[in-house]
Amino acid sequence: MTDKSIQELAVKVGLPVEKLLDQVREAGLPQQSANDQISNEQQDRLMAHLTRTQSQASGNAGKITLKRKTTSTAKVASTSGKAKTINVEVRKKHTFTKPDPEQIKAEALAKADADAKAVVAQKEQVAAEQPDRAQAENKARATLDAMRAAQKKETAKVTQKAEVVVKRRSTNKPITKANVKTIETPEQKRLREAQAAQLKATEEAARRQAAEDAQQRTLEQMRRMASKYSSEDTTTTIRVVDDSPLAAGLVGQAYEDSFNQEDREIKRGGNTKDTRGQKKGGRRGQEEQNFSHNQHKRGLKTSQSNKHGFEKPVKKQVYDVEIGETIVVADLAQKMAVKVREVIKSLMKMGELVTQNQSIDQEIASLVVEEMGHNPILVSDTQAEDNLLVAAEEARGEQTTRPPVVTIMGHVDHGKTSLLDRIRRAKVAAGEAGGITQHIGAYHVKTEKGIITFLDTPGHAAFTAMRSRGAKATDIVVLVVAADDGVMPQTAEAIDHARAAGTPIIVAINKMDKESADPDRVLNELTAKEIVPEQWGGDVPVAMVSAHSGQGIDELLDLISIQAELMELKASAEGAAQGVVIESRVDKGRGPVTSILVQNGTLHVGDLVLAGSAHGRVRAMSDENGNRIKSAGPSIPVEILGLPEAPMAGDEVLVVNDEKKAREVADARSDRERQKRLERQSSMRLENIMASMGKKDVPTVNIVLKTDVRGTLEALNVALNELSTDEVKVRIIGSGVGAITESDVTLAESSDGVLLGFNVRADATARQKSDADGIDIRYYSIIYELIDDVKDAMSGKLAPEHRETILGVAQVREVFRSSKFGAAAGCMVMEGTIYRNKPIRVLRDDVVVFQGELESLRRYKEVVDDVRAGIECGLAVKGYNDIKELDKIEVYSVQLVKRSL
Ligand SMILES: Nc1nc2c(ncn2[C@@H]2O[C@H](COP(=O)(O)OP(=O)(O)OP(=O)(O)O)[C@@H](O)[C@H]2O)c(=O)[nH]1
Repeated sequence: MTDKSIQELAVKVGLPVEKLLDQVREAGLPQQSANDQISNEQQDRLMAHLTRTQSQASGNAGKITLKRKTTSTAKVASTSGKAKTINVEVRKKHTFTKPDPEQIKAEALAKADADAKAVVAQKEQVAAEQPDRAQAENKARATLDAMRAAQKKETAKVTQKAEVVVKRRSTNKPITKANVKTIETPEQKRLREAQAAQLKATEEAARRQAAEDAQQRTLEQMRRMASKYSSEDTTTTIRVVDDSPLAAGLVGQAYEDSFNQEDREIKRGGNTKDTRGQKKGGRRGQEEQNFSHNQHKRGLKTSQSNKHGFEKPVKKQVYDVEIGETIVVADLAQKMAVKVREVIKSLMKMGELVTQNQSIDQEIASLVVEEMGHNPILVSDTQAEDNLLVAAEEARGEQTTRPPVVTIMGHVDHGKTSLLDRIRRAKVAAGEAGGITQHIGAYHVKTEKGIITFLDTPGHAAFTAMRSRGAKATDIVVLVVAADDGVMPQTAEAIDHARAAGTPIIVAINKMDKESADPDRVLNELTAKEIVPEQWGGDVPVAMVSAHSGQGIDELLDLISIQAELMELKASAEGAAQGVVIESRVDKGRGPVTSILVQNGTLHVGDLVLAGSAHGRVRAMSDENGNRIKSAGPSIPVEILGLPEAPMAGDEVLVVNDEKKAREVADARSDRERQKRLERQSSMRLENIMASMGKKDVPTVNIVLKTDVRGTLEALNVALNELSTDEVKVRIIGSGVGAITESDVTLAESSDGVLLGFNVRADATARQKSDADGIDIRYYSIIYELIDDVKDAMSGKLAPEHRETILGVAQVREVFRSSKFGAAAGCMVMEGTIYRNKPIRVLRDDVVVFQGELESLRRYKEVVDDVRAGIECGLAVKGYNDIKELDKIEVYSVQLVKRSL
């Protein structure tokens, strides 16, 4: 800058000359007109003056602003009486103005002056207020003093009297002040106490009044705020801005520190100074505390609840961790007493991504255990049962030839059942049958060449299901092929299954009585499948049979016996029995009923049996003809009672001496089952994830399946699951043995599933629920019909079907033997109407035991066409004499209806 005229400077700073001249004058400079020169130094002074005045005007010069915000919540009653939560946000803004040395001096003088004035004013005010307050205080003090004086006087009086009493009574002893005891009469004591209490109460009341007044003022203030902000919203934010000026230097720092401390305490959940002060305020005080420090309180609670009542052990516990062949991650964590996520983390480090329900193998599990500082102990899952088997084997005597066990397989309708029936009828001697043939899943026949046992759950599905459980029950497969139909898809499947199991095949070309029979064509087709008949130079024996005429049956049995001889099947009838579960079911009256094929040793009534994960003593045992038996040797099928639950078909059966060992093995087996189930579930989930990744919503047919026996259930399970394709899935969401119950209906309903009953019926409540909820229950008695229906449902090609409608149900109350009709049943019609000319089924415990028609239907002596619900009737079933009390007779009709699942 150089010396300039005022005019030039005005142009330079962009101000009118007049305004600049004013500012020059204000800055105390001598220039008066536009042409006056202004020196460099004068320009600087002018500039300093302008800067000062401008910053003073804006009020921001040398200022430091501290801002803090605290939030708390308060519950207050709104005018409507409804509790409201108010967020109280207190914003504290403190401004520290950097002191200007010149100003400080001036301000200090001003402050001293102001302080002096304030002291004078205060004195004046106090003097002015003095009369009022002094008067009130004097009055209160006077009252209290008067009361105190009165009490003192009274006490003195009492003491005086007491002294007199003492003097009178002890005249011969000198009385000094020290040994004078204050003795007062009860009345005096009462009076004194009453006065003291009154005084105390008055003082207490005065104190309380003062405290309440203070609290009342604060609360009033808060209520005013609350009502000001109260609206229909339950949460309101109140901002209180505290703009009080803050002192400079150390005081500012101290304030800053107090903020930090407060923040820390809030985070920690500790009490602030204020809270402590208010805590003493009784109920009202509490209310206030809630208002301003609710958050702090909550924090405090949390911090207290987080405190443990015990201390972490200083020394780490080292566990011996038993690991089977596989172990579920969650179980492993439990054995080491650590959190599952710790184990999962360890596994992740090893590159294993698993969930808590997944199993890991022994090797990886032992690495994890070691890594976590414990001792892995490797055990075999089957150790206990291996020991039992070894012990049983050691106890066995010399091995002798045992009968072969045969399964009949083949395509649908090629005559498997007919053939089994034919053999049974031909070979079970009359009289031995005991009247009723029981379905126990197997039977044995005696031929000239020895005994042959047939598993009579036909079809490869049952065979596979059994094999999938590790059971090898079948020695020989008889492959039935209809002479008029040849090799069909299921014939080929049966060949594959037999081959996979390494079981020898004998071919029975059935329906040879038919004119259209073409055995050569069948043999040709079999050869194409590498089943080369013996007569063509191969190694597969072939019998030409007719289940209808009985032709070739003996020859077939001979071939079976020869094959068995070649196989040199051996077993020992001595020692503890070992075998396999053929099927099992739960009988309402008798409990779990299990069919067992004895494979080694001899099973006795009273033996302690371990079957799958169930164990119990054999209470009763019968053969396939319903005859009670006491023991059964190798290859003999029996039905036993006494197990607490129904095991699965294919489960291994072993007789054990020691109950404890039986329980051990049973537990180990159920653990294994659980593990497998978890694995299956997680793979299901995985499958679901994969499926939904690829495609959205793969259509799924959900099925709830109930069957009469476990064998069928397993067969159907396998068969239905195999139907799943990439486009349509079949999911069995629920399955079991026995009548369809209400919970089955609920399950089907909740998952949009269909309810399929195979040879079982819905009980009354299930029927009511399904009617009410519109859930379709479908009944079947032929496996392939059920499978075909599901297949059709999947492909959406549903042809019209013969749909059954149940017309009426009668319950047998009494059974009479009649020479004319055999067994006649006295019944009560429970539901609908019983018709004489419609097809019927006999149900025992809601399981179909016979299907046919009525021989007669009567009301008293009179023959009738129908009988309605609530009426008694007499009936006889054509060709069935085994009717029993409480059996149900179900009458149904068949209609052609369009299918939909
Ligand atoms: N002519 C004739 N018909 C037979 C013979 N064996 C069976 N059938 C008939 O063939 C049909 C099917 O017989 P089933 O014994 O039910 O056949 P299956 O293979 O057991 O059938 P599924 O149980 O449905 O697999 C029935 O109508 C029998 O009467 C036979 O040797 N000759």
